[in-house]
Amino acid sequence: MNSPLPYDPQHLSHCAGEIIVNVRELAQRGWTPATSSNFSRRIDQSHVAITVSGRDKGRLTEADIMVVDLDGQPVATEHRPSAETLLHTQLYKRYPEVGCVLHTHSQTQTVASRLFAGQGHVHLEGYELLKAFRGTTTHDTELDLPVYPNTQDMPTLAAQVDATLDHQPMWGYLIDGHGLYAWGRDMAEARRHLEAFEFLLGCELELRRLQR
Ligand SMILES: CSCCC(=O)C(=O)COP(=O)(O)O
Ligand SMILES: [Zn+2]
Repeated sequence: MNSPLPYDPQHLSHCAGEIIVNVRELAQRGWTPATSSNFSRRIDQSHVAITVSGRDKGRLTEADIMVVDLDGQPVATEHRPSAETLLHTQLYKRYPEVGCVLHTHSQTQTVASRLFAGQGHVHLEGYELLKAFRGTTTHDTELDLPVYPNTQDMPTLAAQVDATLDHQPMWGYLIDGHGLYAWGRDMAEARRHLEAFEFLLGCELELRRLQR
């Protein structure tokens, strides 16, 4: 007899469905070009549903979603998880309330990451849309979105993210020449944060263009 799975397969199916539907919409906006981007959803305290590495994120099916533990190790599958799994699991490990992590490669995110890499962050201030971020209740506030240097060494990148999180709460970050990470308590909140960052970065790029 097969040993029972260490997670609820029905809950995995629910999480996978949420990822598939939402990511299809993000892909239609052009935010996941050329198999880029990766997405995850917490199943329970110790398990995460995450996209299989290298799959076309605009055409995901349940077969493209697998399970890892909070160390990023595959659970009951031969598939290879996203190359960036550690950047997802570090957030689930650190914050029990985080339920969803979304990573995209839109042109706006990528151009902004290049433009602001030198200063290490994008300063966002005075926008009504800042209220899209959990805990923010007024436009009269400011937020620094970190920009980290890109590297293929995920532990190095994860350590930089952790160092920032040690002294600053945040809902996302950019990686230079790469893309954006955003997260939240559930899919709806993570997606709201992702869309808010995309919009605000677009505003900052347009302001720079007009001020030239
Ligand atoms: C062709 S995109 C390069 C890798 C990347 O940045 C990405 O987001 C997708 O990697 P994954 O292993 O999750 O498919
Ligand atoms: Zn990526």
